Amino acid sequence: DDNIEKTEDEEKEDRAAQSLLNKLIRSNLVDTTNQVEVLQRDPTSPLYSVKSFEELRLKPQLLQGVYAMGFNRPSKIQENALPMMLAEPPQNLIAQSQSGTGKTAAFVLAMLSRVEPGNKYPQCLCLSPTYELALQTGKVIEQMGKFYPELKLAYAVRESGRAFHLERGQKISEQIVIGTPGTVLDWCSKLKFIDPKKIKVFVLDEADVMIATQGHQDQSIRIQRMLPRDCQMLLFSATFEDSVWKFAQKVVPDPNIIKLKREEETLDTIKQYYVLCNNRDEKFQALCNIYGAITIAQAMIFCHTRKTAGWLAAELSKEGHQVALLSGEMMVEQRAAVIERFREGKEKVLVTTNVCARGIDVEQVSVVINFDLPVDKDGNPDNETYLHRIGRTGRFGKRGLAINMVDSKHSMNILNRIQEHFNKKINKLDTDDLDEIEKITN
Ligand SMILES: Nc1ncnc2c1ncn2[C@@H]1O[C@H](COP(=O)(O)OP(=O)(O)OP(=O)(O)O)[C@@H](O)[C@H]1O
Repeated sequence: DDNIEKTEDEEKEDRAAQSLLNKLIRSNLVDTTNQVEVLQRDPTSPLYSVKSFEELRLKPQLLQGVYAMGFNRPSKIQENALPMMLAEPPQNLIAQSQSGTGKTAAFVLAMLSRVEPGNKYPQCLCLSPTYELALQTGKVIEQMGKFYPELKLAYAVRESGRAFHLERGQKISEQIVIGTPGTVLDWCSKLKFIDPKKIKVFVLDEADVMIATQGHQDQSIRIQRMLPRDCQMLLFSATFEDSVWKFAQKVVPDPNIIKLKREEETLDTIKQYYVLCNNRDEKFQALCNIYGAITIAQAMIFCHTRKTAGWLAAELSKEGHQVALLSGEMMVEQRAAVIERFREGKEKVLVTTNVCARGIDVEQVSVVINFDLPVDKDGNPDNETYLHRIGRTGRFGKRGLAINMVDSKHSMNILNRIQEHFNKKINKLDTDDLDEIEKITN
């Protein structure tokens, strides 16, 4: 299917899938150089930050759990967020920082420090946008809470089947419940498996992904209204557009606010070229010429459609390349596995469509090839995607090479607009001239 137009629902699914993909791929913290911004509910109260987990005076079995996960010190956002989340009396928090900065670990720690495992009823409630995301968070709770033998976790998700074993009104005994808004709402109201008045910590994770789904916003608010006044409310989001902010303020009263800006990407350390071709076959030939002239450790090649990506991957394989293909019809777990193999260097070329690779960071890739230029659904240049694909965080300073394939007046026009947007010249490359290709790596 060459149709890249997506329905709104697919877009939303995409967001949850992207988020899950990031979690599956990520094995450690994202480094950031930016400063955390803190806005305290009470600006006169002292601002605490911690440089070690000991300073937090956690219960011994929780500290043990933290160290068992291999954490040595709090991440940047955790330095500020943890003292706030653990303060007495409990304070509410809205926190925003990009994926991989330690948000999940932070709120799991907050839940575990407040839960009383001896009390056999739900005390912490965590909302996630999808079943798969809920499971990922559940895993973190299980790991960090592994030294609490009595602690049990319940998944309030349609798929769990848990509900079938219970009569309406019968209460569950698990101390932590994690689930999707619709099911959690049923458990709190219609089915009454949970007494919402006994909840001490309420977490709303991935708020930006959450509100993209119709109904989740209202359901979350309805759940929040059932909670006691002194319940601690915590909301997390990777991005902070207006809609997220409005929602956050509705569900989290009197919040402290913590923000950590994304690491900026820059084109300054990238050499950009374009190659003029007449059609797809010429683009492929140009690509072969480039491979023939220079040694490319690992490259990512972006195509507009699944069909082109599939075709290109097959052609490259015929030429003897080890190719990985990332495609939209693959399950998230499969995609994660493909990316993982590529990161380990098992394949040298990764061919992918725009949609699949959005938000993926593969740092070691030195060459990015836009087999098709990135355009949005109206056919205009997608500058943001262009930057994200080939841009580097200035700090890593690794030099990169980007090659754009242009095959019509129209795509030349797109390229010109991208140049203008970034005010950076993209040089022409003649791929029939081997000497010239070699020069680009100097
Ligand atoms: N203090 C820490 N020290 C070392 N590793 C940590 C620390 N906190 C979290 N991590 C690890 O870093 C990775 C990212 O953390 P976490 O999942 O909490 O981030 P996140 O901001 O919630 O991102 P995402 O939304 O993608 O899950 C995880 O592998 C986690 O185990």
